[in-house]
Amino acid sequence: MVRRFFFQGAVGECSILLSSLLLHGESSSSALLLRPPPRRSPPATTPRHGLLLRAPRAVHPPGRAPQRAPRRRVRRVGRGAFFRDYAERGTNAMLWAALLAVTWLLVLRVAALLRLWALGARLPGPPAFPADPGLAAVCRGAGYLSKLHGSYGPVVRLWLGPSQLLVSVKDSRVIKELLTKAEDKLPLTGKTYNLACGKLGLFISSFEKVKSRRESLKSFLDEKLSVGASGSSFKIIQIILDRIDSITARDFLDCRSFSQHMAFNVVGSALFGDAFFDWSDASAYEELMMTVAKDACFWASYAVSPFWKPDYRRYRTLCAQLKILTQGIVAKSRNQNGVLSLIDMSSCQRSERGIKDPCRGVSLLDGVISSRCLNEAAEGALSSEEEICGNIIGLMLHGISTCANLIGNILTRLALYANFQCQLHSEIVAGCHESSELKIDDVLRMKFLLATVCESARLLPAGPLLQRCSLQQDVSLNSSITIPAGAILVIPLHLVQMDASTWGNDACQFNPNRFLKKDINFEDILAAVHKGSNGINLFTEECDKTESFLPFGSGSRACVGQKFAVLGIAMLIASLLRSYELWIQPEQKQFCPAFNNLKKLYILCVYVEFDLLWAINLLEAAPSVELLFIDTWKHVCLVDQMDEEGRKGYLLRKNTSFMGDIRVYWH
Ligand code: HEM
Repeated sequence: MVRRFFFQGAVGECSILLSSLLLHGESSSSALLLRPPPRRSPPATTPRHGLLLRAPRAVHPPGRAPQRAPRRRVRRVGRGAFFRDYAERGTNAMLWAALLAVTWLLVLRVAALLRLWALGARLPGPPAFPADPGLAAVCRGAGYLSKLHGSYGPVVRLWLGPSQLLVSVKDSRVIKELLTKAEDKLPLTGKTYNLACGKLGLFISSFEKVKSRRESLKSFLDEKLSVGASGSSFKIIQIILDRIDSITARDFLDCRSFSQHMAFNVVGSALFGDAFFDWSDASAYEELMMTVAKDACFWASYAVSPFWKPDYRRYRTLCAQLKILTQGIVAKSRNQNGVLSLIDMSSCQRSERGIKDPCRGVSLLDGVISSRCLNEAAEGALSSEEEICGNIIGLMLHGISTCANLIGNILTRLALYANFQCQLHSEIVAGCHESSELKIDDVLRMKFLLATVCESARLLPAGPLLQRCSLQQDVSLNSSITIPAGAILVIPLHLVQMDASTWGNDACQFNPNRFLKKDINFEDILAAVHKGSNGINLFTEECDKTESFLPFGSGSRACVGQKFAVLGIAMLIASLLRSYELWIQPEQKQFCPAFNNLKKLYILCVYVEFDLLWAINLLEAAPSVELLFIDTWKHVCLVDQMDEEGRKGYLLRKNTSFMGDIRVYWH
């Protein structure tokens, strides 16, 4: 809004200046600038464009001999005039230069805008500038985009304003290409992360700036997995499971906070290594992190940071506290993990050696440091401590929210679908020996477990829209579609991952078996995992399905933590189901004879949902299930938990263009 306003204002201003320039020539246009007031003295005696070092001539009445001015005084007057003249000309020159620069920028913007309109008009979509639905409306519903796709085909454009073009793509063949070619993220994404994490080199808009860090982090994460397979990285799962009885002191397990806690511990221990296990500030850190994550997008959506608002200032204080705690654990991790204490910041080689040595208790933090060193080597630029801290907070925020979504969703589905829980339990029992510790290789053998993770991720992706943009260049697709630079590109994951034409008529139902049709074996999965894939792509038979399965994105900005997340979460679920059965409510009948010796874990279901209508349908379909709705997506914030009558519920607050709040209460 502010941008639009600025643009119009500036165009108006510029056109006045330009027209005065063109119509009246130099003298009248310079009147707009700092021209000295006309002098009263006769023009002949006061040189307008006189020699710079000449003193002004004295004026004398006709007939009288000119009196000589004292020499010293003439010199002073001459110097003053010279400097005044010089200052005026200098200022004018600067103003002219500024005017030309601003005009040039505006001309470029106008040209870009015209181009956007021209190229946007070629794409199918509703008439330009209808009643603006607002980005929130688009994000809220698969429903809105679904209607548009129904009417205009797999690629639809939608004007969100005169300078904001949204292009939604639903066709799986175009999606892959688009995700490879459009390499940047929306500026709002970068702003949100910057606000919550400070300066960082991951998750920001420009691909160029995140490229090298992504690569080094990915290779570290992949390596980490094989290191962690036998030891430290997943030790945390056992520690948490040992604590479950105290967590479930009440008669049910709040699935949402449980999932969040699990995700926090899995990602935290991977990032900080052993130092994380006995960190006394861990629970304060978790709480602070969730508070900061919740409102980041809301505050970032302001065009100008509202520093005059006390709430905003309070939010900034929380961010600062988060940073201090992060610095604390980073320092602890460096001291305790040993590897990092060996790192001499100027010696990249040494750190690389440390990280490649699987015997040491390395942490993800080493990877972040390592990427810093790689960058130093590659670009000569030094990433600051501040950036390392920002990257770590960013990874924690992203990793926790996404992993918590997926864990919560898997637990809920398994509690709801007793038959699948039973099938999974049998596979887990057959796949690991009674006493032995669970290994990554054991988990890779459990096809139904991996299929369950896939199916849950298919039905509930981390956000409703995969978003991209290309900041500098147009995106030309093979299907002769050209999407102009700067357009907001979205892939509505709901529509793609639940498309009946790809996934069958039961596309909206939970059925892990759909990922098991292909006859894959353990060796295939292992080979794929060692090559860097997460192995889950092997589960889909047809190409169409592989390309319509995008919970971790795809292409140049795809999630680098996908293999880590899939295998970590699979490991966690396997460990949990070895000892517990998941129940939705105490009255439920026992349904699986194999469960005889297991402890019961009553869980309060969570659907992390963003599309309210879809969620309400779910409520109607399964009225006995208690649902609560949270949303980690950028346009919805969870802000409240109790209404005036004391009913438990959640307030979904939409930012900017959303009209009002929606309250959803538990049954
Ligand atoms: C279930 C868990 C996770 C899900 C569903 C998930 C999902 C995603 C998605 C959808 C993207 C954007 C992809 C795109 O635009 O094509 C992404 C990016 C990313 N994810 Fe994840 N993620 C998960 C866990 C993790 C973890 C545990 C880490 C690391 C510790 C991680 C690190 C990243 C990074 C570094 C990026 C790329 C950011 C960029 O290029 O700017 N993710 N993730």
